[in-house]
Amino acid sequence: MTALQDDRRVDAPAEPVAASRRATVMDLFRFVGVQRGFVGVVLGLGAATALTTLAQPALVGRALERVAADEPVGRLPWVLVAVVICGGVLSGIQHYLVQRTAEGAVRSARRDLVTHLLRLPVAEIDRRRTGDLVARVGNDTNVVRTALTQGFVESIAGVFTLLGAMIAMLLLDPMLLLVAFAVALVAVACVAAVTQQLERSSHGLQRAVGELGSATDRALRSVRTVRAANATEIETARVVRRVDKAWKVGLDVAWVTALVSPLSSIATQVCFLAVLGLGGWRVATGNLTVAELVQFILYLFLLIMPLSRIVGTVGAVGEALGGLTRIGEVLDVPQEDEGATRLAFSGARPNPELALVLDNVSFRYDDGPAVLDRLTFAIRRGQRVAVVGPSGAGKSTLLNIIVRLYDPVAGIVRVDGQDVRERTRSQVRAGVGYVEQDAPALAGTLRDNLTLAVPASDDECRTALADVNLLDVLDRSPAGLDAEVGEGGVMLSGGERQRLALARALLARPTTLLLDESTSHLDGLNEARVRDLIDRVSAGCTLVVVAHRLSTVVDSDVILVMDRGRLVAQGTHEELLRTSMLYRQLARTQLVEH
Ligand SMILES: Nc1ncnc2c1ncn2[C@@H]1O[C@H](COP(=O)(O)OP(=O)(O)OP(=O)(O)O)[C@@H](O)[C@H]1O
Repeated sequence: MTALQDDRRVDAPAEPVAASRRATVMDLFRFVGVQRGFVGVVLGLGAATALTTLAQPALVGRALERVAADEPVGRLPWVLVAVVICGGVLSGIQHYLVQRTAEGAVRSARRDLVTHLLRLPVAEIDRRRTGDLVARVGNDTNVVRTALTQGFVESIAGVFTLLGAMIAMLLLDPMLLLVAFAVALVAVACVAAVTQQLERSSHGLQRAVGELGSATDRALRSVRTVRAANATEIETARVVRRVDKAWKVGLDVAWVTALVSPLSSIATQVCFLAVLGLGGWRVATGNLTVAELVQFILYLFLLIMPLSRIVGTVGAVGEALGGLTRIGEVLDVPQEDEGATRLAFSGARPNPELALVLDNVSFRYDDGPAVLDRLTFAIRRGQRVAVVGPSGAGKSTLLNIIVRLYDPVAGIVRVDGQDVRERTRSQVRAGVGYVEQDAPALAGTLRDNLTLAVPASDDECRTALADVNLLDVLDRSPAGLDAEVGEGGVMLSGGERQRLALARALLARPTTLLLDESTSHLDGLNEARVRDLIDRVSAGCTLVVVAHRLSTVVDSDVILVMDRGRLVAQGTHEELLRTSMLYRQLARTQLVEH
C-alpha cells in the first residue's frame, strides 16, 4: 500500500492555492512577535542613527556659512567626522539586530510549520506532495527573512530620517519642499501599483519553486526505478520542465521588479532637477542663500534614501506575503486531534478478554468507494489471527483503521474492550504495535530506528535484533548499533527493513501487534526463522498478521478472509479449506508455499 500511496502523492495535482486566505502584514508581525523587545531596540537605534544623519547637512551648512562670512570653521569638521563614525557604528549594530530579528521570525515560522506538518492527519499528507511541503519549510520561510532584512524594520527606522529631513526642509523653504514632495508622491503611487502585481507574481514563483522541489523529490526518491526503467531522460525532462516554468515565472517577477527601478530613478532625477531649477531661481531672487540650497539638497538626499528603501520594502513585503500565504495554507489545515470523546454509555459492558472487536466498521478514502464494508469480528486476547484476501481487498486499510491512522466512517472499533474513540490516539497507539508492509527505515543509525518510540539500552537493542534474526546486520559494520541505514533504509534489504521495524515494535512491548507481511521479501531461507519469530511474538501478545505465506496462515487460531472490503469467511485453515471457495483458491494460487 505504501508504494501505491507514494505514486498517488507525487502525481496528484498541486493543491489549490485559492483554498486559503491571503496573508496580511499582521501575519508577518505574528512571527516577529516573539522578538518584540528587539524591534523596540532596533527602532531606538534607528532614531539615533537618523539624528546623526540629520545632523550632517546642518553641520555642513554651518561650515559653509562660516566660510562665506570669512570666519574660522574651528572644530566643525572634527564634529562632522565624529558624527559620521557614530552614525556608522549605530547603523552596524542596528543591522545586526535586524538580521537577528529576521532570523528569529524565520525560526518561529519554521517551528510552527514543522510542528504543524508532522501533526497533519495522514489523509491530508496523502493528498499533498512531499517536495512541495519541504519547499514551504525552506523556501517560503526564507522570504519572511528577506522582507524583514530588506528593510522592513530598517525602513521603519528610516521613517525617522524621512520625517526629520522633511521638518528641516520645511524650515529652510516650504515651497521647495512642496514641489519635491509632490514629485516623490507621484513616484511612490506608481511603484505601489507595480508592487501589487509583484505580490501576485511572487506567489506564483514560490508555487513554481514548490513544484520544482516536489518533482526533484519524486525523481530522487524513485531513482532506482527510474534508472532501471531507462527513464532517466524522461524524468530529467520532467524536472527541467519545472525548472523552466520557475524560470518563466521568475522572469515575470524580474519584469515587474525592473519597472520599479527606472520609475524611482526617473522620480529622483525629476525631483532633483525641479529642486535645482526652482532653488536656483529662489537664490537669484534673494529668497534663499547658497548655503541653504546646499543644505536643502543634502536633506533631499536623506528624504529620497529612506523613501526608496520603503519602496523596496513594500516589494519585499509583497513577496513575503506570497510565501506567507503558502505557509498559511498548511497552518490552516486542522491537525490530527487526539480524537478522544466521551460517548454516551451504551449499556454494554466491555469484555476485557476481547483484544480487538470490529462492529459494522465501514471506511472509504475521501469520496472514493467503500474500502471496508460493514466489517464485524472479534479477536480474543492472545489469539493469533491471519488476514488473507486478494490484492486490494482492504487488508492494510483494516490495520490502518485499528491503529487510528484513519477513522472509520461508520461502526465501532474496540481495543482491549474499549471503544477507541474514548481513548486518545496516543493511548491506542501505545498498546498497539504496527509494522507496515514496506516499512521504510528512517535515515539514521540502527539505534535511531530501534529507539524511535521508546528508549532502550544497547543490550535491549541487541536482544531485539537477535529476536528478529538481524544480528548479522550488527556484525557487518564496526560501528555496530551506530551503523547508518541510509535514506529510507536503502543500505538494508527489504526483508531486513521489515524485521528492523518489527524489532522496533517489539521494544515498545505492545499488547497487540499488527504485522502487514511483506509480499516482496519472501524467501525459503528465512522461512523457518520467520515462523519461529511469529510463534515467539504471538506467545507474548495478540497478533494480527496480514499474511502472504501459507506457513504464517496455517497455524493461526483464526483466519479472516476478506474480499472487496467485506469479511467473507472466518475459521481455521482446515475449516476454511472445507467451507470457503475463495480461501481454497487463495491457498492454491496466492499464498506462498516453500
Ligand atoms: N491512501 C489511500 N488513498 C486512497 N485510496 C487508497 C489509499 N490506500 C489504499 N487505497 C485503496 O484502498 C483499496 C484497499 O487497499 P489496501 O492497501 O487496504 O488493500 P490490500 O488488501 O492491503 O492490498 P495488498 O494485498 O495488495 O497490499 C485499494 O483499492 C487501494 O487503491
